[in-house]
Amino acid sequence: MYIHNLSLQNSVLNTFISEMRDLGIQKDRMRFRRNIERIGAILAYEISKSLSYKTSTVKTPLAHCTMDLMENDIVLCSILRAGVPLHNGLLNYFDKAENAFISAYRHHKENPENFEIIVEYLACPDLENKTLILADPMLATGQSMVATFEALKPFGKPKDVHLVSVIGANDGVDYVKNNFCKNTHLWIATIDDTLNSKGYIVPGLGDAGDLAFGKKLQQ
Ligand SMILES: O=P(O)(O)OC[C@H]1O[C@H](OP(=O)(O)OP(=O)(O)O)[C@H](O)[C@@H]1O
Ligand SMILES: O=c1cc[nH]c(=O)[nH]1
Ligand SMILES: [Mg+2]
Repeated sequence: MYIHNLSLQNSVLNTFISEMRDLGIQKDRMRFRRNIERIGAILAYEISKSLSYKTSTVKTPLAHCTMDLMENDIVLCSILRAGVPLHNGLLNYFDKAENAFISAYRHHKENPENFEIIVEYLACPDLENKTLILADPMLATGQSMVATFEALKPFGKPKDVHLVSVIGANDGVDYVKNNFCKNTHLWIATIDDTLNSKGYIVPGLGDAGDLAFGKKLQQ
C-alpha cells in the first residue's frame, strides 16, 4: 500500500486538524464539519496528481489551447455518517464523480469494548474499471473500511482504489494494509499512535459522527 501522510509536511492542513481535535473549538459543529470538508478538498487535490490524464483541446475566445485534463472515471464512496462532510469536500474538486453511499456503524454488544460493524444501506453505481475513492474521516481499527470494500465487491472490480481519511491509528493503517491490494493508495491527513480499549483513536478527536451531527442513542 502507498501511504500518503500529509501532516509530515508543514501546511495549513495542520491548522484544520488541530481545530478538529481542540476540545473547545470542536464544540462548534459547523466549524468541525467545515474543517473536514476543507481537508477533503486538500486530499482531493493531492489525489488528483496521481490520476490518469488525457490531452484535450479547449477553444478560448482567441485561439485553441491544448491541455492535459483528468479522466472522469471516479466513483466517490463515503461511509455514513461522518463521511458526509468529507464526501462534500472531495466532491468540490471531483465535481463530475459518480457517487456511492454506505452505512457502516459500530454495534456495541454487551460491553463498550466489544463491537461489530453493521453494514445496512448501500447505493452504488457500476464500479467496473473505475477509480474508486473510499472515504471515512476516522480510520481506527480499519474494520469499517474493510467491511465496506467487501460489500462493494458485487458492483464490479475498480481499476484502482484510493482510501481517504482524516485521522488514522497505526493499528487501523496496518489492518487496511493487510486487507487491501498492494497497489491501493491511502491518503490521510495524519496518523496517531494508539487506540484505547473502546477502539477510539488516541489522542484522536473523539467521536467524529457525534461531533459533526450530534449524539445518537445507542442501538
Ligand atoms: O476503523 P473503525 O474501527 O471501523 O472505526 C471507524 C468508524 O467509526 C466511526 O463511525 P461510527 O461507527 O462512530 O458511526 P457514525 O459515523 O455514525 O458516528 C467512523 O466514522 C468510522 O466509520
Ligand atoms: O476515535 C474514533 C474511532 C472511531 N470513530 C470515531 O469517530 N472516533
Ligand atoms: Mg460515531
